[in-house]
Amino acid sequence: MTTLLGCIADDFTGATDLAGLLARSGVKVSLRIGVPAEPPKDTAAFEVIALKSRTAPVDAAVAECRAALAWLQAAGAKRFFWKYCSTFDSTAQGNIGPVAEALMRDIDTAQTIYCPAFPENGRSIFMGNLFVGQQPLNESPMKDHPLTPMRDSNLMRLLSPQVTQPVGLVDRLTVARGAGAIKAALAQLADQNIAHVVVDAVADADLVQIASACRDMPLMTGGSAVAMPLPDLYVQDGLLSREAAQAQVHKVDPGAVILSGSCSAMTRSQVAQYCRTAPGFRLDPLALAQEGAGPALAWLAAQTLETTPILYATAEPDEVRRAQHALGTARAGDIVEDALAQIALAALERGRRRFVVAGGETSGAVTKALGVDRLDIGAEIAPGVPWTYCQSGGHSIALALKSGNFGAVDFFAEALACLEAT
Ligand SMILES: Nc1ncnc2c1ncn2[C@@H]1O[C@H](COP(=O)(O)OP(=O)(O)O)[C@@H](O)[C@H]1O
Ligand SMILES: O=C(O)[C@@H](O)C(=O)COP(=O)(O)O
Repeated sequence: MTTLLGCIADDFTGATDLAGLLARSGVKVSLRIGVPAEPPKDTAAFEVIALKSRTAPVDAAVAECRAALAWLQAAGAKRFFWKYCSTFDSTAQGNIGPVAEALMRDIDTAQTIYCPAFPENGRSIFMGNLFVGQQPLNESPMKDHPLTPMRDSNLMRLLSPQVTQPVGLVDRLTVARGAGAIKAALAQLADQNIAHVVVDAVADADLVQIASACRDMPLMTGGSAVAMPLPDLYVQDGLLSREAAQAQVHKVDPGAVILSGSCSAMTRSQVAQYCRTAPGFRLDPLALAQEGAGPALAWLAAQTLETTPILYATAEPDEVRRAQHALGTARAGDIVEDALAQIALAALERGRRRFVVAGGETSGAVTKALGVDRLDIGAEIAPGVPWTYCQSGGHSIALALKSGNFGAVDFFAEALACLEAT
C-alpha cells in the first residue's frame, strides 16, 4: 500500500525501537536495512529505513538520508520522521541538525520539531533540558559514551551549532495546555522564522498531544516515543484502517549467541549479570588489534549449541579510554565492530540462528555482516527492543538489537525466554 509515514533512523537499534513502537498499535511496519537498491514495491503504511549514519561524516550522513528520503517519497510518503537517539547522541557538527535541514529543504518545509523524550525509558525534556531518569543528560552515564559523549543537557544549545537557522522551544507549560496550544505556539514561532523547535515532554500523555498537534507536519524529528501515537491518529483521521495489521509469526531454529559492543552503563550491568551463569568471552581491543578475532572464534567453536555464550567488548569507561588512547577512538570502535561482525558470521555458519546484539553501532556492523536487508517486527522484549525476523545466508534468523541503555538487568535471559515463548 501507499506509505503514509516514511521514517529514517540513524542507527539500527533506533530503527527497531521505532518500528516496534509503531507496531504496538497493530499496524504493519516494514523495516529495511539501508536504502533499498530497487524502487519501492510491496510497501507498508509505515516504512522505516535503518541507516548507520549517527557517527558518519556529516556529508555522508546527509547524502544517505536524502537518498532514503527519495526512496520513501517514491513509495508515496508525504509525511516523514527523522529518528535519532533518545539521548540526542551527536557531535557539535551533527548529524541530527544537518540531516534535518537537508530533509526540510528536499521536502520544502520551513519548520520541524525535535522531541527525543521517551518517558518509558526515563528520557524526559523540561525547559529544553534532557534528563535520563533523574539526572541531566550531561551527568548521566552518556557523558562517557565511547563515540558521542554528551557533555551538555540543553537541547537548544546542542542543536544550535548543528543548524543554520534559529532554534526555539515549546515548553512544558504550553504542552500541558494540549494540542491546540502546541499548534498555536509553533505557528507563532514560524512567524518569527524559527525553523527548529525543541518540544518539552515528560510523560506519554504529552507525546500524544505533541503527535496530535504535529501529525500533518511534513517532517517530525525525535526519539521513537513521539511517533508512537501516529498510527492511532491516522486511523482516527481515516487515513488507515486496522485491517492493515498483520501478526508476524516466524519459526526460528534454536542455537543462540549474545554479542555486545555497547559500553553503556545498563549494558555493563546486563553483561555482568549474564556472565554469572553463562560462558563469556571478553574481547580486548588491544589484543584484537594484534591478533585479530582468531582466539574468540576458536572459543566460540568450542561452545556447544545448547549453551548461549556471550562475547563482549563491553568495558568500564577508563578501560575504553585506555583502548582509545592507544588505538584512536574510531579505530578502537571499528576493530571491535569488525570482530563482532566476524563472530556473528561464524556463529551463523556453526548453526546459531538467534542473535541478541547490544549496541547501536555494533548492531549496524553485525546486521550488515549477516547481509540482512529487511526485518519483520516480532514481540517486544523490553520497551523499545523487539525481536525481529529476517533471512541470512538462506536461513531464517531472529535478531534482537538492543540499544545500549535499554532493558532491565536480566535483559539477555529475558530476550532468550521471550523467543521460546512465542
Ligand atoms: N572496550 C572498548 N574500547 C573501545 N571502544 C569500544 C570498546 N567496546 C566497544 N567499543 C566501541 O564503542 C562503540 C559503542 O557504540 P554502540 O555499539 O552504539 O553502543 P551503545 O548502544 O551503547 O551506544 C562501538 O563502536 C564499539 O565498537
Ligand atoms: O532512542 C533511543 O534511545 C534508541 O532507539 C537508540 O537510538 C539507541 O542508540 P544506541 O544506544 O546507540 O543503541
